[in-house]
Amino acid sequence: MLITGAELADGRVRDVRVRGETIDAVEPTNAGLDADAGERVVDARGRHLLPGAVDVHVHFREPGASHKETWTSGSRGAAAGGVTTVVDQPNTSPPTVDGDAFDEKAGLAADSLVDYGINGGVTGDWVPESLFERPLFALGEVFLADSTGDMGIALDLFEDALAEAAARDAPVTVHAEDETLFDEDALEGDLGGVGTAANADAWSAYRTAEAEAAAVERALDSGAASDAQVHIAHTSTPEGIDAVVEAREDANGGAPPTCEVTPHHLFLSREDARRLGTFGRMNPPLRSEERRAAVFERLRDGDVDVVATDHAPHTVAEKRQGLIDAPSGVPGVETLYPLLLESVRKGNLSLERVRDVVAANPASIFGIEGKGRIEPGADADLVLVDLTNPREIEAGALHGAAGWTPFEGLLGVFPELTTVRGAVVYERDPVTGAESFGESVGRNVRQR
Ligand SMILES: NC(=O)N[C@@H](CC(=O)O)C(=O)O
Ligand SMILES: [Zn+2]
Ligand SMILES: [Zn+2]
Repeated sequence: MLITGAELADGRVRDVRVRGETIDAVEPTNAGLDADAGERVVDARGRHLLPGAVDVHVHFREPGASHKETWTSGSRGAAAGGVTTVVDQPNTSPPTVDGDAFDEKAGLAADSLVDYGINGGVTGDWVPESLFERPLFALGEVFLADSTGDMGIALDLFEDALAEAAARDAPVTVHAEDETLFDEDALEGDLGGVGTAANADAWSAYRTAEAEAAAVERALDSGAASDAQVHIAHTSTPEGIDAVVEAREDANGGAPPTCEVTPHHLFLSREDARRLGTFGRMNPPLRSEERRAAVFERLRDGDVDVVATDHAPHTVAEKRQGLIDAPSGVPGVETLYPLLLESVRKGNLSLERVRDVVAANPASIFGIEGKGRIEPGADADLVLVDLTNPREIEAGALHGAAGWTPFEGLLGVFPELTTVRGAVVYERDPVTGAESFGESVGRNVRQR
C-alpha cells in the first residue's frame, strides 16, 4: 500500500509505503515513491496520518461476561476508533490470576481484529509463578479498592506483588483508591432513580478525591521501595497527577512512575453526572468541573503520560438500576482518538501531544517494540483522519456491544482507515459513510 500526501502529526507532508506488516519508507511527497503494479494507492491529501492508538486499559469482558462485550465486538469498536492495540484487564470471570486463566483468555483473544496485550491480576488466589511463565503484558490493574469484579487487595499483598513484578521487570498498573477514605454518609438517604441529580452526585461524593490522592501516594511509595515500575491507572484528580510528577522527579535510578487519564475524566464532570445518572457511575468517579479542567490542563502541559480509556462496558439494562445496584464503568475505546482529535480541531491540544499520549508514550512505557510511531521498520499500525470533518458521537453508530455512550452528542473526528500491521481492519467511505471491517488479524504484542 502507498499512502500519498498525508500530513503527519508534526506537520510534515509525506508519502508512506507499507510493505507486508511494516512501514517500508516515509518520504517527502514527489520524492520518488511510485506505486508498483497492482499496489493500492491511498490519496491522503488533506488528511492526517497518525500511529494507531495503544489503549493500555480496556475490559473486553471475555471470558465470563460476553453479554457485555466480546473480543470481536470490542475490537471492532477499537478498529473503528483508530485503536490498533488494546490491553485487557484481569477482572474477568475467571479472573486472570494464574496461567490457566491466562491461556483461556488468550484463546478468546484470537478473535481480535487488533493487536492485544493481556494483563495478569492479583488476588489472594493468584499464582505468580504460572502467570509470569505466560507472555504477560503487565501486572494489573491491581485493585487497591474494590471495583467491578471485587478484586480489591490489602497493602501487604500489594507489596508482595510489587516484589514479584520487580524481580521480573514487569510494570505494575494500579487502581489507586483508598476505601477507608470513602464517605459512607454520601450513600445515606434518598439516592433517587436512574438519571437523577441525587444519585449521580452521590457516587462522586462517596468515592472522594482524597481517597484517590492517598492511594496514589501509597502506591508510589511502595513502588519506589520495591524498585517496581508503577503506572497509575485512570488518575482522575490533579492531586493524583501531581503526586506522580513529584515522584518521577524524585526517582533516582529506578523506573520513573507514570500516570494515565481517561477520556471521561477529561471531557465529563459532576455536572454531566447529573444528566447521566447511574450511566455516569464509574471508579474513580466523575469529579468537579474545577478538577476536570485541572486534569485537562495537565494533559496539555505534559504531566500526563498516557490517555487510555478504561473501556468498561455494561448493558443498558444493567446500568438502568438504582445507584447501589448499577455496575461501575463506561465504554470508551471507540471514542478515544475522536474526542482528542476534536480537541485538536478546536485548538485545545496539539496533534503531537495527542499522538504521544495515545501511541508513542504507552508503547515506550510498556516496552512494546515497533508500535506507536510512523517510521521505517515500525509496524504499519496506521490511522487516517480528516481533521476538518467531525461528526456527532451517537451510540447507534458505534460498534461495541454496550449500546450506549456517556459521550452522546459530543463531536468526534473518526478515522476513515485503520490498519494493523498492514492489514486494513476498518474503512469508512467519507462520502457515503459505508463501513467495512477486516479479518481477525490481532496477535499478542508480547509474543514476538
Ligand atoms: N472503572 C470502572 O468503573 N469499572 C471497571 C473496573 C475498573 O477499572 O475499576 C470495570 O471493569 O467495569
Ligand atoms: Zn480501575
Ligand atoms: Zn479498569
